[in-house]
Amino acid sequence: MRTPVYNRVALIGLGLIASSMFWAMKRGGLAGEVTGYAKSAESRETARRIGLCDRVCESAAEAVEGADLVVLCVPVGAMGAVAADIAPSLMPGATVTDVGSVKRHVIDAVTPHLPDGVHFVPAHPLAGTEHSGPESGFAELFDNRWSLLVPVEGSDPEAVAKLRALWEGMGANVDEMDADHHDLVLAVTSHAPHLIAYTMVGVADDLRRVTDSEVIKYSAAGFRDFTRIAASDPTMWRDVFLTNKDATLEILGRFTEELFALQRAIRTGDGEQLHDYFTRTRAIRRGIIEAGQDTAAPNFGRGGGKE
Ligand SMILES: NC(=O)C1=CN([C@@H]2O[C@H](COP(=O)(O)OP(=O)(O)OC[C@H]3O[C@@H](n4cnc5c(N)ncnc54)[C@H](O)[C@@H]3O)[C@@H](O)[C@H]2O)C=CC1
Ligand SMILES: O=C(O)C(=O)Cc1ccc(O)cc1
Repeated sequence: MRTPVYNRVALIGLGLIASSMFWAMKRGGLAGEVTGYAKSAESRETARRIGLCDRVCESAAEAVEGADLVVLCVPVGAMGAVAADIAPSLMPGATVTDVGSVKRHVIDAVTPHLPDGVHFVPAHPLAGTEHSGPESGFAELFDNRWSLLVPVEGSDPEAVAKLRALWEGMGANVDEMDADHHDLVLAVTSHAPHLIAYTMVGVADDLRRVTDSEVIKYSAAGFRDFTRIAASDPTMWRDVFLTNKDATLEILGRFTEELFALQRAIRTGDGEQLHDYFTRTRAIRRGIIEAGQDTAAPNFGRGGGKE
């Protein structure tokens, strides 16, 4: 068994990401003891039943006592309130991190609550599924996926290095990124695509009333992927859009401009424009595969849990 990276890790919010972190830390022997807390009594009960966490606590404050790493695994909109709740109980010298899908908002919401002498190193694993809750996690979720560290001004390099070691121990590749750049990149690669999937499934659902369920029954792979993504947790995604508003609106603005251009090409029968556009986008996918960066697929659709 390897030497643990942290003596005691506290997981606040026991859903997909926290449970996957727990199983990955156990697999790698990365933490001495892992405590946990979730707001809902049902989630705490489930966690105890399935052995998720060495100790499930009745309050967040109790869970973080004596922890040298505290991981905030709650929806982005709840991060500030949780930080305020745990602040008086944090151990001096502890590191607080989070796994939120948006970074600038979390930094602004959490930082004011943290006492001096506590390190804050925000993070974001680029791995997940459409499932949520304590039973949805699995140890392999982060294997060969990116986890981005987003150190804040004055982040202690030693605290950053330790968190990097934890993520690498859980199987992830680690990179560092500035918060605003992170939020723009994720708006392009994750947030806007999720909104488009939600919309497309909504449109199909409206249509279904007309076509008597044929839309779902005969849906091909592309649309099925949309339905998987659109089954993601509503609270989590509401918070993502409300807290990454500017970057998401910027990308959606560009998206609608392109969509209108393609719509016009279809209306006017401009086959050359359509062909050129699709040729350009095909080259992007081929570039990703040739660069060996197609690491997205293997974990998708894994995990059980509620949807
Ligand atoms: N689901 C995904 O694919 C990914 C999610 N994330 C981020 O990770 C975070 C957690 O997401 P999931 O694990 O998917 O969520 P989840 O819905 O599976 O779990 C969230 C947990 O937080 C608890 N919770 C909610 N509000 C709370 C509060 N105020 N205090 C204490 N517990 C509270 C819930 O009861 C639940 O146990 C989110 O910020 C999300 O943006 C990051 C990468 C991927
Ligand atoms: O399941 C999918 O398709 C995802 O895109 C998972 C995901 C969701 C949110 C994140 O912040 C990171 C990864």
